[in-house]
Amino acid sequence: MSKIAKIVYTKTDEAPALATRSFLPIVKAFTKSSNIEIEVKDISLAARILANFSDYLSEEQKVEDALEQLGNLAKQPEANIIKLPNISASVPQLNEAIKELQALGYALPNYPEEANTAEEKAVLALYNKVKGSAVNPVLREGNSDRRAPKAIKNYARKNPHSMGVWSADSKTHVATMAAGDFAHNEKSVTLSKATSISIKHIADNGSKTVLKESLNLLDGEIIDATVMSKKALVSFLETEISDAKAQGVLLSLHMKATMMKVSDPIIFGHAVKIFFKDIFDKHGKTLEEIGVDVNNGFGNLLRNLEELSEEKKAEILLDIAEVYKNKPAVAMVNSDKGITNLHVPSDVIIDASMPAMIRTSGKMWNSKGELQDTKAIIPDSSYAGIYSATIDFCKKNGAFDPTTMGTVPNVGLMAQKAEEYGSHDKTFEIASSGKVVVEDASGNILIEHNVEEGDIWRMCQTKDLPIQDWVKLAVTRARASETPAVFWLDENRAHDAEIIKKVNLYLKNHDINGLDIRILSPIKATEFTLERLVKGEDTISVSGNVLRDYLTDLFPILEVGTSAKMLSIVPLMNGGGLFETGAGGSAPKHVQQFLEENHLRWDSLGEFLALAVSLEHLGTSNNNAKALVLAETLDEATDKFLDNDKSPSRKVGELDNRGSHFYLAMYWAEELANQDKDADLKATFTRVANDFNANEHTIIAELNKIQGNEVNIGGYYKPSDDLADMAMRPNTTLNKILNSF
Ligand SMILES: NC(=O)C1=CN([C@@H]2O[C@H](COP(=O)(O)OP(=O)(O)OC[C@H]3O[C@@H](n4cnc5c(N)ncnc54)[C@H](OP(=O)(O)O)[C@@H]3O)[C@@H](O)[C@H]2O)C=CC1
Ligand SMILES: O=C(O)CCC(=O)C(=O)O
Ligand SMILES: [Mg+2]
Repeated sequence: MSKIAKIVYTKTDEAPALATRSFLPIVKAFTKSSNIEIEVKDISLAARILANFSDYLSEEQKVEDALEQLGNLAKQPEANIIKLPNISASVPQLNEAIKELQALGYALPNYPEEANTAEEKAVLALYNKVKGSAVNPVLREGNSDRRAPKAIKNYARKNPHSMGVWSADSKTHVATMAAGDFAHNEKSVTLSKATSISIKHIADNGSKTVLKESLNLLDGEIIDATVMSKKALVSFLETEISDAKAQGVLLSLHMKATMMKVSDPIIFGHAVKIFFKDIFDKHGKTLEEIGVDVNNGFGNLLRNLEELSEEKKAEILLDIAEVYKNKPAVAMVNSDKGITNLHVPSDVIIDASMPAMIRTSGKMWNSKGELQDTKAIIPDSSYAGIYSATIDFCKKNGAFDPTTMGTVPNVGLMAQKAEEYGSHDKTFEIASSGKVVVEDASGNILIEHNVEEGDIWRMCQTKDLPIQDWVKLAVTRARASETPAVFWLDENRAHDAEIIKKVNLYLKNHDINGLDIRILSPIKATEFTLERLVKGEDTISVSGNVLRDYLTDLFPILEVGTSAKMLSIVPLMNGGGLFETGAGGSAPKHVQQFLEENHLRWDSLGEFLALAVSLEHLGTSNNNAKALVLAETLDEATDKFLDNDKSPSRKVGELDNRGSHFYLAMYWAEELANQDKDADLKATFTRVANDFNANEHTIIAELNKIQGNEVNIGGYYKPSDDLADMAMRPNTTLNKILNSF
């Protein structure tokens, strides 16, 4: 008998966390008799805040730092972690969560919009640990392998999702900078020995400020640094805003303010300030007095207006209405509520927002709730070209056809905070004109940039071992699936040029005989991949971290409708496994629908796939034959689930997440009853399968009948466990069967 081994299951936020409340009891029941322990670790936004603010809490209120524990576990060979999507909080989301926790009696300090005193600075530093992409970079001690399994592709071919048509005269286009941006100012070096560096700002008058010191770098590590010129950015945004008006297209801005949590909010803020320039020109002083910070979106300005007298507020609102009249129409997030693309930085996140737009004929919603062509502003040109190339391709060839198109798996470099994921602690808004230098321990200048006031300077790191691992993973994937693999690297970009040298070097460590492996610039790689894709041919994209993020939403959304259906494996560099559920996020809209009508349309397919590979990993690494049987049968159950189309419906009164979990459980039990590899499992699950079958119609009818009314779970970021569990496990017959194992 194998010894007990553990799968760590993460508790996160929003829709996936609700779904877990229904699915986890099934998982626990099914694995109980097989020497598998399921441990839950709470890494939700609320738990992360509480873990970091222990000093402010009473003994009973304190929680463990689950994220830190999991970060350590990810470096151990026994790690087996199932990671659900979590909120990467923007400041507005963080503020909401703090408010909710304060109302529950947690004496947390407010998020300091401006930190002047030592105490405010300490509080801000703690909140910065929680803000934005704070979870994934900690857990991702490996590179990523994301793909659509065959069953998922076949399902999409048989049941294609809706796909908006494209016409050659669509006015939709991408606007990106031609000079002065991160892409054009990049410099990069590979270190020939380990060192410790400092980053210094030297003002024109000679005064020096240390921006960062004692940053230890490893031998062979690549660093790159670059700067976004504020002047160039402002002039670019002004031109594009006027042009949107002239062309009569919607204005939209696509950023990743959550992952690039220092640079992108600043850029977002510039866009808001330029769009509402008249307001800032006329009311700048008042807005400053009431603490407006539009780096957190235009919504921040609107909220702060509440501080003013009714009269002043009305005056400013009138002026805002005037701006909307004169400026181009802005793409809407919610036209009923008047929420635009410029309101909250986390409402439109580029990895999901650009593919969603491309899937919808290149259109976004206008204020009348109609679809309209749009200008997609993506200021930095490093990766914007992949979207313009895709849009050009659709204009020329029409929309993609999910019934015939190929697939694009991704092998992504992300281990040990590779590339931009680790850059926020090395990103600075420049105080005055001068230069920024990166200096090594012996005082040599490694990189130097001239800068001006308001420029955004940033440096990022990529360690050598993760690159070696990434190249190996790419070759392994290419060999296993006999598919051409393209490294999306631009020899004309400083950072990529350094990576290319290593790729060529490390490819020599592998047998690549007979494999088609190429290195193409992102735009060429897009064109090459799309040409093949329409012919039904598959191409592996091997990319750096940001492109990994973009491509693992772009292709899944076009191919199978959502990235939530992807198999997403992170083979950890020390031997463990991290199994992410899809590439999709937490889908706040799904929670809203759930609260309003007790119907959760979240699809847990990614979780089924992740659980199967996690069980398989546990089976092989612990010699646990039962776990292997559970893994195999779960995959078969998932196939059956797809064949019978048991994913949640979008409509109230029909099968939702809970009913869909019931079917997965029933099929899993049937597969376990039908196998002959393990007699104990067969005996147990024959009985269970009979129970499920006998009660199928009652359970599903009951689960559908309870829908249609509001539901209260006692909180958004920290729901009441009792209420949320009751809402997600409402069926006594099903609960009784699960308890009977
Ligand atoms: N790995 C992670 O931890 C990630 C976390 N996030 C976080 O998620 C939040 C929202 O981000 P956003 O960019 O809007 O992206 P989401 O992926 O959450 O949502 C985009 C849309 O995709 C569809 N979708 C996504 N997942 C599912 C699913 N399992 N079942 C059915 N449909 C799905 C939904 O479409 P529809 O509404 O049409 O049903 C949804 O509105 C943010 O807080 C972000 O930080 C985002 C990406 C990854
Ligand atoms: O880490 C994050 O904030 C988002 C992650 C994400 O979008 C992805 O990995 O695809
Ligand atoms: Mg993503």
